[in-house]
Amino acid sequence: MRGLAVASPLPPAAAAARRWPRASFSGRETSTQCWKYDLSQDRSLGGSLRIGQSQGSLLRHHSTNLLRPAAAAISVEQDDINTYLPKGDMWSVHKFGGTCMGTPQRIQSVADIVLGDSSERKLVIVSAMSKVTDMMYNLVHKAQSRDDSYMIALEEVFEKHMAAAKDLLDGEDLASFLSQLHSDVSSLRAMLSAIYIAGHATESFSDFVVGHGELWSAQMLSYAIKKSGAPCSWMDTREVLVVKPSGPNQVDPDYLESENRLQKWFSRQPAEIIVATGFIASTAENIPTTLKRDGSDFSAAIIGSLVRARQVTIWTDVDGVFSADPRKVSEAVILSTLSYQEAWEMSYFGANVLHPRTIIPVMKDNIPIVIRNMFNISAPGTMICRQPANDNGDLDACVKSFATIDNLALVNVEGTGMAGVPGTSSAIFSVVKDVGANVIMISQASSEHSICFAVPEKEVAAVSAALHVRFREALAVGRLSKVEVINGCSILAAVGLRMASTPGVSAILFDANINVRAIAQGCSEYNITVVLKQEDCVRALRAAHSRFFLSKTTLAVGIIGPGLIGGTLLNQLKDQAAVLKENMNIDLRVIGITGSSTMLLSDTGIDLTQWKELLRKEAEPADLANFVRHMSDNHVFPNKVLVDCTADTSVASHYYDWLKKGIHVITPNKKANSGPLDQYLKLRTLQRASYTHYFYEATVGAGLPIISTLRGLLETGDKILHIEGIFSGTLSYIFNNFEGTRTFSDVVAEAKEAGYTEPDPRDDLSGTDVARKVIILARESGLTLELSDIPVKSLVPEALASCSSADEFMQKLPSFDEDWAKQRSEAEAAGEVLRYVGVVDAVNQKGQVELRRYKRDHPFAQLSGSDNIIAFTTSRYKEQPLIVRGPGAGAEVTAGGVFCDILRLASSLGAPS
Ligand SMILES: NC(=O)C1=CN([C@@H]2O[C@H](COP(=O)(O)OP(=O)(O)OC[C@H]3O[C@@H](n4cnc5c(N)ncnc54)[C@H](O)[C@@H]3O)[C@@H](O)[C@H]2O)C=CC1
Ligand SMILES: N[C@@H](CC=O)C(=O)O
Ligand code: NA
Repeated sequence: MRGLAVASPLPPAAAAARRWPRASFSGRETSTQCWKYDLSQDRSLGGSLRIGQSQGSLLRHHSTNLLRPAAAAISVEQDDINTYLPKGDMWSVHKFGGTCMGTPQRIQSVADIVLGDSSERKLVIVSAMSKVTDMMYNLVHKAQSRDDSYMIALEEVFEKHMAAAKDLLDGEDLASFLSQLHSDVSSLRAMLSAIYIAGHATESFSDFVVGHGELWSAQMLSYAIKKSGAPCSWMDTREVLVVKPSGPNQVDPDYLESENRLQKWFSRQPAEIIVATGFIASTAENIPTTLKRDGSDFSAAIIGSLVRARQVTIWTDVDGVFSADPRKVSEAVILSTLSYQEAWEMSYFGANVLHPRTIIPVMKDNIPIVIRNMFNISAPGTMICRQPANDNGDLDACVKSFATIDNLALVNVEGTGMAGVPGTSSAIFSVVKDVGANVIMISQASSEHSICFAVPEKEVAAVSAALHVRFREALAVGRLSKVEVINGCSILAAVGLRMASTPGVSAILFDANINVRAIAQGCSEYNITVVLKQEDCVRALRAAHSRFFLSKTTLAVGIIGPGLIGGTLLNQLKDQAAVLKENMNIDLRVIGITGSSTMLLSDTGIDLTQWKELLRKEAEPADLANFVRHMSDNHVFPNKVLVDCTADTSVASHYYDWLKKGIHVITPNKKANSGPLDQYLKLRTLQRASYTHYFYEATVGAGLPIISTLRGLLETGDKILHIEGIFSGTLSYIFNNFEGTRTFSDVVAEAKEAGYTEPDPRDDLSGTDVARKVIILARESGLTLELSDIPVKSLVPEALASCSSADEFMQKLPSFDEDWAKQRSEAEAAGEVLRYVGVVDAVNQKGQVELRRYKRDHPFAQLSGSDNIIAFTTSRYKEQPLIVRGPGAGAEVTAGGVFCDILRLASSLGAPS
C-alpha cells in the first residue's frame, strides 16, 4: 500500500495541537511527525477515513492508522482515496425557504448572505420561489381534472421565472438559464398533456412536475453566486437524496445510499459552494419523489448530516424561536438556545419551530441548527443544539417556552373497579385507536381510579360512543362509574429541559391562578402539560409566561387622577421607563389611567407617548370599581400598584380594600392619613401585617424626603421631641413674594398658576392643608391625634369661606387685599416677616398651625419660591435640629416624589439598588 505524499512542510506541532485538540503528537518536529487521533469523538471524520484536499484537513495513513494535518498542497495517490467528499467542520449548510427566494432582489440577498459566510464549504438548500409550489400543484390538479387552463397556468409559471431571471442575471448565464427553462417547460407541457388525457396523475408524475420550482430556484441562485466570481455548482438532489416511504405522507432517508451518491456527485463537481434543491428526492429506483411537508428543512437536515456540517442555518422571516406565540403573548421573547428535545416538544405542542423529523438527522450527529431572519441579519437567531450554551441554572432559564393546543376534549374514565385491574388502560386505548382518534396527552391518577386523556374535540364523540359500547357491562355493574367528556378544553404546555432538576416549576405554574383540569408530566420532564378551559387558555398562557419571562420587578401601575401631578408623573414614567428597564431591570407598565369621567385600560401597558390622546379617543366611562377589577384580574403581571393622584376622600377610603387585595398603594393625597383616626389606624395595622406596601412620601413637603427622614429617625430608635416648619409650598410662596410690590390676591393667583395650590386654594389658605401635614407627621411619630385636635389659624376671610367654587373665591379675594397690605406693613415696621407654620409638639402630644411673625434674620425668613423647611428636634438632634429644606410644592417635584415611592416599591420587591 502506498503512503501519502505531502508536498509542503507540516505546521508546527503546537499550532497543529491547537487545531486538533484530540490529536496526540508522536514523532519529531519534522515532516515525519504523526498524530494519533481519536476518530470516534470527531464528527469531522465521521469514524471513517476522510482525506482533505486543502490545508486544515487531516490525513490518515491506511497502514499506520496515524493522522496528520495536511499541508497547503498535497498530492494524493489514487489508491489511498476512500472518498472525495470532505466532511466536517468546514461545511456550513444553509436553507432558504420560499419567502427568502420570493423575488429576484431577495435571491440576490440570499447570494450575498451565502458569500458572506466565511466557511470553507457551503451547501445551500433552497425552496421554490414563494407560491411556486402551489402553482405547480395547481397545474397537476387542473390537468388531471381536465381543465385546459393548465396551459395558461404553465405559461404564468414560465413568465414568473423568466422575469425573475432577467432581473437577476445577464449574458451567458441568463441565456443558459432561459434555455433550460424553455426545455423544462416543454417537457412539462408534454407531461401535463399526458396527465390531461389520462385524467389522472400518479404520485411520481405529480412529484416530478412539482419539483421544478426547486430546480429553477437553485439554478438561479447558483448563477447569482457565480456572478460574483465564486466557484459554485448546483445540485439536483434527486440524483443524491434517496428516501423510502415509511407511512402515509412520510419518507425516511436512506443515509448509506445517499452518502454514496453524494460522494459520487462531489467527485464530479467538487465546488466550494453548492446550491441544492430542497424538498425533492428520489427513490432507490430513481423515481422522483418529495420529502413531503416541511421538506426543504428536512433536506437541509439530511444533507447537513451527510456532510457532518459544522452548522445548519435555516433562514426564515422571523428573528428566531419565540418563548410563546407572539400573537397571543406580546411579551414573548426570542430564545437564544434550545435543546433538540425542547425544540421537539415545542413542535409537538404546535409551536412553529421545526418539524420534529427535521431534528432527527442533525441530532444524531450533534449538529446545531440555527434559525435566523434573513430580513434582519443583525438578529443572532435561535440555536437548537445538544446543550444550551446559556444554561445558567436559574429557575427562569429552566422553562424555555409555552405552547398551546386548542379545540380539545378531555375524556375521563373513572371507577373503583379500575384499580389494580391489568389491561384497563390497554382496553381504553385500543378503543381510541380503533376509532382512529389522536391522543394528545394522557394522565392517570396514581390511585388508578381514573384515566383521562385529551383528544381533538372533533374526534371525541366517536371515542365516547366506542368507550360506552366497550365498557357497557362495567358501567352497568358499577365497576366503572363514568365515561365523561369535557368539551371546550385547551392544553397549555411548558417546555424546558431543565424542569426535571428544578424544584418548584409546577408550583409556579399553578400559582399563576390557572384553573387546571388535568396535568401530565413525563418522567423526562421535558414538558409539563395542563388541560384547562379553552376560554381561560390565552389568559393562562400570558400569566404562566409572565411568571417565567418577565422581570420579578415588573410592576403594573394604575394611575387615578391624571391631573397636574398624575399627568406629570405619567410623563416622567414615559421618559424614564426604558432607562429603568435597561439599568435596573425594573419594568413599569401603566395598565390603567382613570380620571373622574373617563378611563383607559390595557392588559399589557399603555403607550405613554400618547396617553393623553388615547384617554381622549379610546377611553370608556370612568368606573373606579371596574378600574380596580381590571387591575386585580390581570394575571400577566406579578405586582400591581394603584397610584392615587387625586385629592379625593372617597378614593382614599378604598385603600384598605386595595391593600387587602394585594394591590400596593402609593399616593400624594393626604386624605387617608389625615382622615378619621380609627380608619387610619386600621389601614396601618392591615398594611403592617401584610406584605403589601403603602407609600405616601409626597403627602408632606412634596418630593422632599420628610416622611422617609422621620421614619429613619424612628426606626433607628431616635425619639421625636418637636417638629416645626413651613409645610405649605403655597403659603411659603405667598409670604416670600408678598413684599409690597404686588397685591396679596395677585400673589395667590401666581401660586395657583405655578401649580403649588391644592385643587381648591382655600385648602391652602385655610391652613387645612398644613394641618393635614401636621397630623400626618404627628401620627407617624406615634401621636394619636384627630384633625380637629389641631388649632388652625385660617387665612380665608370668613365672608369667602362659603364661596361655591374655587373660581368664585379667587374672584372675590382682591376685596381683602387692603387688610393683607396692612398686616404686612405692621410686621415690616417691626423688622419682621409673616410666616405660616405648623408644629408637632411630641412631648406634649399636641399640634398647632398658625401665622407667626419672624425676625428678618430667622432661618424661616430666608426662604424663597415654594420652599418648605422642616426642623426635627429629637433626642439625637437636640442642640441643633435636623433640617430639610427645598421646594415643597409644584408638579415636577411632587410627581418626582411619587415616582420615588414607585421605585422604593420596586426595590422592596427585589429590584437592584
Ligand atoms: N400640587 C402640588 O404641588 C402637590 C399636590 N399634592 C397632592 O396631589 C394630589 C393631586 O393634586 P393636583 O394634581 O394638583 O390636582 P388636580 O386637580 O390637578 O388633579 C386631580 C385629578 O384627579 C381627578 N379626580 C378627582 N376625583 C377623582 C376620582 N374620584 N376619580 C378619578 N379621578 C379623580 C381630577 O379630575 C383631576 O384630574 C392632591 O391630593 C394634592 O394634595 C401633594 C403634594 C404637592
Ligand atoms: N398645596 C400644597 C401642595 C403640597 O402638598 C402646598 O402648597 O404645599
Ligand atoms: Na415628601
